Amino acid sequence: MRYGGAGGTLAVSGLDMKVERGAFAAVVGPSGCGKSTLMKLVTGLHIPQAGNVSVAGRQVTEPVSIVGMAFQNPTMLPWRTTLDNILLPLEIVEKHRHRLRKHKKDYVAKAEALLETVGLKGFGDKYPWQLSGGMQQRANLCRALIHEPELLMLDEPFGALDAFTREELWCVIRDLHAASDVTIILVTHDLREAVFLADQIFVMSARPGRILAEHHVPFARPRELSVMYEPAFNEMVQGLRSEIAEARVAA
Ligand SMILES: Nc1ncnc2c1ncn2[C@@H]1O[C@H](COP(=O)(O)OP(=O)(O)OP(=O)(O)O)[C@@H](O)[C@H]1O
Repeated sequence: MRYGGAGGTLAVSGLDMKVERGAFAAVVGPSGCGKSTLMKLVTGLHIPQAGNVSVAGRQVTEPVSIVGMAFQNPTMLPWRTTLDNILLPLEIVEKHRHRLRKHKKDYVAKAEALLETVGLKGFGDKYPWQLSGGMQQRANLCRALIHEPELLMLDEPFGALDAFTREELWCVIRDLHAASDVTIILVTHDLREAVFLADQIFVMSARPGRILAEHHVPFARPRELSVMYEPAFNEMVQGLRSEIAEARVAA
């Protein structure tokens, strides 16, 4: 995938990876290695000049509607309540728009149930600016999940939060994944986050990004935050850190 025409920036090249249905994958790598580009390729926001992207067995040729996305910046619309922000994807995606009109009550109930799952019960009628950063990010997750996506793409979703809130949200994501068969791909700079949450971790090279290594995370589920104090957890984090440091030097 190259930005800006033939002489432009080659962002990723030879980026081969496969994530099984229902798995939780994390992608880590040096800054600027093409992690966000990878997210955009998987969701069909960009189409690569060479190579193939398949989601649920179908080649991606346009934005994929069975995907939910959450980015670092929640970008909620300030003039809409939290609940109406969560319902927004249903208004935008053609196939949901009709259903939303017909079954509005059911979708509102679903949004409220999601709010409860992420610890925001009763906050649906608040405006985003009345919520803390962590609460907005929780609501952002609800918005990514409202259309029951088969694939959830998370791009640094907890990067802007304090350490305690981040850990709380890790547990929310862990439980959401455990309670459904959604496939999750998480792009993150936080190696502890990757090891705590994922089943498989892909390490990317510096730009142009490709996959340098794939690791299986051996810790049994359900994982508690205390797993982060186990020596094997820290060894894995250290190992990833070294791989990324080497990838940066090689650049
Ligand atoms: N729209 C664009 N036009 C031109 N170059 C771009 C564009 N988007 C990204 N790039 C370049 O492609 C490369 C990969 O960018 P990308 O945002 O995918 O990396 P990243 O790994 O997500 O970065 P970071 O770790 O800093 O978040 C970077 O060198 C970036 O400058």
